[in-house]
Amino acid sequence: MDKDAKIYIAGHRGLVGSAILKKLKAEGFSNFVLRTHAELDLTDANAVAAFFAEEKPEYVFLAAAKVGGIVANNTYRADFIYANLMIQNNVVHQSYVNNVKKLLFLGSTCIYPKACPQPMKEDYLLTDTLEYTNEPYAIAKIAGIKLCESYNLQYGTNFISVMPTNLYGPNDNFDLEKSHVLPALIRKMHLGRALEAQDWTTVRKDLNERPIEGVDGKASESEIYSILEKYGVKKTDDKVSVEIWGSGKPMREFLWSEDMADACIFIMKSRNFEDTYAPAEKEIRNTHINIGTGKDLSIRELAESIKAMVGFEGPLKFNADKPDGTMKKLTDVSKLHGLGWKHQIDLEEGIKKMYDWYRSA
Ligand SMILES: NC(=O)C1=CN([C@@H]2O[C@H](COP(=O)(O)OP(=O)(O)OC[C@H]3O[C@@H](n4cnc5c(N)ncnc54)[C@H](OP(=O)(O)O)[C@@H]3O)[C@@H](O)[C@H]2O)C=CC1
Ligand SMILES: C[C@H]1O[C@H](OP(=O)(O)OP(=O)(O)OC[C@H]2O[C@@H](n3cnc4c(=O)[nH]c(N)nc43)[C@H](O)[C@@H]2O)[C@@H](O)[C@@H](O)C1=O
Repeated sequence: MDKDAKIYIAGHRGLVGSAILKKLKAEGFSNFVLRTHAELDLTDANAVAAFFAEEKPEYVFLAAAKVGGIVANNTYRADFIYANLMIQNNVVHQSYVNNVKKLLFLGSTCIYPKACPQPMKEDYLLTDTLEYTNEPYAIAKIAGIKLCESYNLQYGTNFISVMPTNLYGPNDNFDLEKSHVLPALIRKMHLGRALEAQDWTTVRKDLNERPIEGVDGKASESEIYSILEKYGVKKTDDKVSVEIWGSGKPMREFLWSEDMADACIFIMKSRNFEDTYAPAEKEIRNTHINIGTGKDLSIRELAESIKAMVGFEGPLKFNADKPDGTMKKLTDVSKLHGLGWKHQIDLEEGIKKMYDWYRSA
């Protein structure tokens, strides 16, 4: 990728897209094509065709998607399958039509079976049934892998699929219904600590930046107590508790979003489809690459670490009415390490960076 290469980052304001843009700029790339969701709806086939025909990007990072945590995936099932299929169909097809030199498609490790052998190798794709809470999203992502692979094999394109583990970092989603676990717990513990200390300045600032169901920092104390209780930060007598969804037993792996961006750029610059394609002795020919750290911990351990980092002192309440999802999904990262990339930021450092970013944003 030359420094003046024309690069389209789809989803450049999201968690991963913003980290890719920041890192490419820092490396001296400057010829970007960028569109917000409002400027270009990637589910609109005609609009995407017109955009590609006009802009003719050389490289495409496909980091735009309908994304959310376990409850969002389970609730908005139709939106997750429809939007993700449409976005990737439009962007991948137009990348082929307009001779894009290389495209990187971002999937997710939820493509693997619910009871997958651990750690999960790329070859375990399509070997068993999926976790139901995110099945529609996972099926869209599997279709994305096979879309890229099929265009490569039939038309000789150079489209690479990467499957990241759970990600977190600057510009994450902190919506307490729709977000992933790590940003949700940072926010809940931050609010819990502020309520413990009766620090209303911090509580009101948080709600002004990210109102919940229209409740912002100008609301009365009783309105604030009631909305926070609904989202799992509850004051009873002199104690504040924070709710953790599920049993706390599921194991999860987390990767800092800027490491994810680094992996994406590394692969875009130095690897081609052939490097990822092992004509298999087996029935399934897998061409995607897992991106992760290869280390996991339980949700209870994660909650305890965040609690210590934030300085929240109240009890954690586990809510069994919320889903656990997959019990374990640890990536096998030997293919990625073999290609020459390894993560830099471990979880403890990442949680600290995340909380620093959250407080300063
Ligand atoms: N976050 C995570 O833990 C994980 C993410 N991934 C994958 O990584 C990729 C990036 O995710 P992440 O950065 O977290 O997601 P974000 O939700 O942070 O960002 C997604 C971006 O896509 C844009 N977008 C969504 N729908 C459309 C649309 N119809 N037209 C145009 N733009 C659209 C969003 O714009 P707007 O906000 O304006 O709608 C946003 O900028 C996705 O493919 C995701 O599936 C995989 C595993 C884990
Ligand atoms: C990235 C990945 O993200 C999703 O899968 P997930 O890993 O299950 O995602 P999650 O981060 O929402 O939850 C992880 C675990 O944590 C528990 N948990 C506790 N307390 C909270 C909580 O407050 N919020 C959330 N969201 N989860 C909580 C929660 O119950 C679950 O056991 C899919 O979208 C999937 O498609 C996908 O790709």
